[in-house]
Amino acid sequence: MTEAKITARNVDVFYGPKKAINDVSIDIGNGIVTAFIGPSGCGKSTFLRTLNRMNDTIAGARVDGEILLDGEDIYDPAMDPVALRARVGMVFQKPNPFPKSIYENIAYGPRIHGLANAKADMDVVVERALTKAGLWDEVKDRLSDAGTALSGGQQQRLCIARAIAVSPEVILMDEPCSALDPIATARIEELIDELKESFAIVIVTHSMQQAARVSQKTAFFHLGSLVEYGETDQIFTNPRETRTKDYITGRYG
Ligand SMILES: Nc1ncnc2c1ncn2[C@@H]1O[C@H](COP(=O)(O)OP(=O)(O)OP(=O)(O)O)[C@@H](O)[C@H]1O
Repeated sequence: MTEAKITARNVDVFYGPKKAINDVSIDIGNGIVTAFIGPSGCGKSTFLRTLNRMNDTIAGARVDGEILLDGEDIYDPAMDPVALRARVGMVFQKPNPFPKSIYENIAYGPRIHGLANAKADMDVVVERALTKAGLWDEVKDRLSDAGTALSGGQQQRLCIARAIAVSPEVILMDEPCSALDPIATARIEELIDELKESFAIVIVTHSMQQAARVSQKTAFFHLGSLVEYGETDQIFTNPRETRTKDYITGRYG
């Protein structure tokens, strides 16, 4: 079975005086996909952002409790948030390539983290990341074109390649398919399935079908609390909590 890659204990998140996450504890496994589901505003994205300290960038946001990555406290003052975000990468709802070439979109991270310096080494890193993201064949002859010139689905795969290029351990995905059509979505879902061999993946999704298709574990959030967490099959076929059952059967959402 899988071991915990991330352990969160008694996590609260506040925006100013407002509590958005209430006492969440969860173990997130390695080598699997974990889905966060729940109605709009229940705190899925807020909790996801605690896992690589993206909330640090939001004025007035405060995180209490403990989050460990391989046993190491990510909120320890000695932890460098930039180095942390290389270990725990993120892919956002809307594809957001840098206004640079396809090549530079990938090379930027490895360069600033000193992972590749010589051009030949960087070429290898770029090819490997694009291949892993299932994009190499489509872009290998146009690496100097702008990243923004790609289709939406290709842009999202570029953003996944960019996250992969710095060799992260965890990839956080915040509704990565919500701006994509069904074909591009299917490509990303296949990719997520392949990537889980190499990374711990956490995905926030509004689509219960997507959670059921791509994840092995599912966490159901409601009003800032983690209501139920378990094997995806169990959550969708035999939920223990009434609130989970009501949500997955479409009674509210
Ligand atoms: N930057 C912010 N400042 C203040 N409040 C915020 C901020 N971001 C989120 N919130 C509030 O925190 C709560 C949780 O929001 P969050 O976006 O995490 O929920 P969500 O489950 O991801 O929602 P959705 O599915 O609609 O994206 C909401 O009440 C929201 O209004």
